[in-house]
Amino acid sequence: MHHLLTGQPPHRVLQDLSRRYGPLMHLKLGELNVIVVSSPEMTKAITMTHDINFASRPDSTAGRILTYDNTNIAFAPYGGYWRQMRRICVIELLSAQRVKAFDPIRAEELDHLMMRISASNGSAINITRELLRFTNAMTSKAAFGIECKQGTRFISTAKRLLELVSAFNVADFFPSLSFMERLTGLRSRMLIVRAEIDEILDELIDSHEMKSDVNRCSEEEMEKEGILDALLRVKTRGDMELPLTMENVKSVILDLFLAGTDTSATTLTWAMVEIMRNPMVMQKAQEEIRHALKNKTIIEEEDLKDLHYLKLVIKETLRLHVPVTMLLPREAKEACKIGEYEVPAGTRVMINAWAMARDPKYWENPESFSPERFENNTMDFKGTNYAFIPFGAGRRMCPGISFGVANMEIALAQLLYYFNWKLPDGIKAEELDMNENVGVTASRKEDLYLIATPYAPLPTL
Ligand code: HEM
Repeated sequence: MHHLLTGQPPHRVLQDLSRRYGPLMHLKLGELNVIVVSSPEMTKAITMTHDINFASRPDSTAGRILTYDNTNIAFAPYGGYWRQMRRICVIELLSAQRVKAFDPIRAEELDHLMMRISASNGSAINITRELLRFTNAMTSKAAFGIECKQGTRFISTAKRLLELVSAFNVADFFPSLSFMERLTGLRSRMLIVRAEIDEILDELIDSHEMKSDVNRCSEEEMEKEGILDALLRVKTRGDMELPLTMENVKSVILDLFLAGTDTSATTLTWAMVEIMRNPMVMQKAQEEIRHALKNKTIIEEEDLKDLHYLKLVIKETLRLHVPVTMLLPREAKEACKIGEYEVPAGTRVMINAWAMARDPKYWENPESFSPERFENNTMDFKGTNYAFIPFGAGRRMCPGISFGVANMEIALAQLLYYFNWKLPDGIKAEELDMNENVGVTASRKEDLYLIATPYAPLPTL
């Protein structure tokens, strides 16, 4: 436990330990038995061969207090409730059709981002903050619809909530000592934030009338309908095996928000950091985009299909900077054998996706940023190449891949199309800080400041 309390990011500490103790390590953390998985073979055994046995999530203080007693999708234990909510999420909330229906929202929020960058007029702009502002606004509009007034308040409270979910909570290691939760003070802070979120979500729900037919939603309606409307429609329809409560609705909204914003903004920031450190990558990506777009003023989603290299840049960023470094924890339902080891029921599983994506056994020059490594290579992040699983693998794999990737690709394309980029005076690319924060998402420790010079005219709003 003392290794994990040094303030170093856990994925780095556990990578070091796994180099000494192997790809399946047993840690005794307080009262908990934890195994740390650091090889594709062991990951495959957990997320494919024994996937059902490891499909549950462990209980935690954060899950209980902040996600309405683990009734969201990400923290819900494996079972009928999780299956139902995940099905709603995949079919009703994040389907390809709905992700497409978000195109106009995405376009509008990107216009705002580009305008803000343009208004910086040659002075350094905090690109980390701007990218987070974009993914926050985008997800908030996708969640609540375009005319939501409480969005800003929700975003700032959800940010505080995410910090608490990410906090390293020693009390979770001693589940039988309930007083530990109070001693650490985290519990009372969680209760305060949860009450605030509850109030905002109640207001939001009250202001959402049922706009559409409960049984059907046309494409046009879908464009205006947010995820909250869709969830309320499913709830009103009342045809679910387990009827949805208002708390379930709130919990899922919160879930999508927490899962979707930081991860995408973090990846985009790391992509810009790597692009600044690798001028050849910047040149190649910009040439591709500017050639494909041929002086267009508006970049549409359709244009992305020809941007092969840009997609490799995103892929390589997700490899070198796996945003959710240890995926989300799983728990063994029954005792089973992984490799030559007996894993007892109730064991927690942490998969070090970050370490595998940098392991020289599977990657040439793993520490270097080289989108070319994916050229003529069919390896992707859909959960079957176990050394490269930024979205996880198996039943609990991320259901938001299409939404996340769509947001990141078009945002990066626009940043590189409309602007030329340089670092503020006195900052050298090779000296950029490459350390990440400790938390659920490995965001860059320092904010990235860049200077943008317009290259192509922005569309007039
Ligand atoms: C760069 C973007 C993203 C990355 C890297 C990412 C990564 C992940 C990872 C690693 C997991 C855990 C998988 C596992 O345990 O095997 C996860 C779960 C999840 N993600 Fe994402 N995610 C991203 C974007 C999104 C978006 C945009 C949404 C929705 C708006 C979303 C919704 C979820 C949900 C609901 C879960 C829980 C799934 C479950 O437990 O069944 N994610 N994500």
